[in-house]
Amino acid sequence: MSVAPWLVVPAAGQGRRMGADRPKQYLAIDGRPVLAHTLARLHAAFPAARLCLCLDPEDARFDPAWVPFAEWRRVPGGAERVDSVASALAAIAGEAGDDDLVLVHDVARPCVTVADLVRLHAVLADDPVGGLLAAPVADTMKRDDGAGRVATTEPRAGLWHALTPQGFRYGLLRRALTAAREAGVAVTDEASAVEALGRFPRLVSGRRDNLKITHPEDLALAGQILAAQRQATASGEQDKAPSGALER
Ligand SMILES: Nc1ccn([C@@H]2O[C@H](COP(=O)(O)OP(=O)(O)OP(=O)(O)O)[C@@H](O)[C@H]2O)c(=O)n1
Ligand SMILES: C[C@](O)(CO)[C@H](O)COP(=O)(O)O
Repeated sequence: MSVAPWLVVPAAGQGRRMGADRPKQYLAIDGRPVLAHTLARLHAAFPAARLCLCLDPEDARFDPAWVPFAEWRRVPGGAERVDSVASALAAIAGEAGDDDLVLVHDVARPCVTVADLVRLHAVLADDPVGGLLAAPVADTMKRDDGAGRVATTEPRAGLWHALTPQGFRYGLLRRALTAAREAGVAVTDEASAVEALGRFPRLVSGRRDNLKITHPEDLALAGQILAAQRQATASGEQDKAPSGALER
């Protein structure tokens, strides 16, 4: 029987690129905030997980009724995503064992499927380093010259989009984030902090519709993805494996 993981959900961002009147985790899809959709997906996959929800200490919009987990805590988010995740790890020090698996998932990714969550957890259960959901890059990649023209076309073979969840053993992840923060290195995900320690996270192929809501057009897109996933579930197709792994 597999052990339920710790879940860390960074939800303390301000959504500046979205430019809405509130942080994007409080924008509604089908009448429910993004935050509630994301937590519902995580709960469906890991009903017994212990959740750390990172929120801006001044956040007055949050409603605990949106949290479906029996065991959860609110932790203060920090200035950057990495600071919010570090705050969650500090909050469970003494409770989490060094070898406990911690899955970190952006609140802004409500479309992650239960099948991808469960598969990631199963793959990481006996992985000594940890890893992340990721999707192979499907477009031709251009590098700009800084003046609006193409400088080069970059080879895309071997390039992946880093998604979440990203899952690592508590002790390793805490050491990695502490080292990155002390060195003043800007890390945008957990994997890059672990990579900086000389370890190689496992890439676990995930569905490309695990969209991070970032820009204004993403909200409607996420709504359409959720609707399509509901329809697929109703017709028994929801658990299709990601198609991207064979595309490169
Ligand atoms: N100080 C921060 C910054 C981000 N996040 C979280 O990290 C995830 C990914 O970050 P991003 O998409 O960049 O969200 P925002 O920081 O809200 O967006 P923006 O960068 O456009 O302001 C989001 O779930 C966000 O809430 C966080 O917990 N604490
Ligand atoms: C963690 C992440 O979602 C992986 O793609 C991403 O790095 C966070 O996004 P940000 O825009 O850099 O905060």
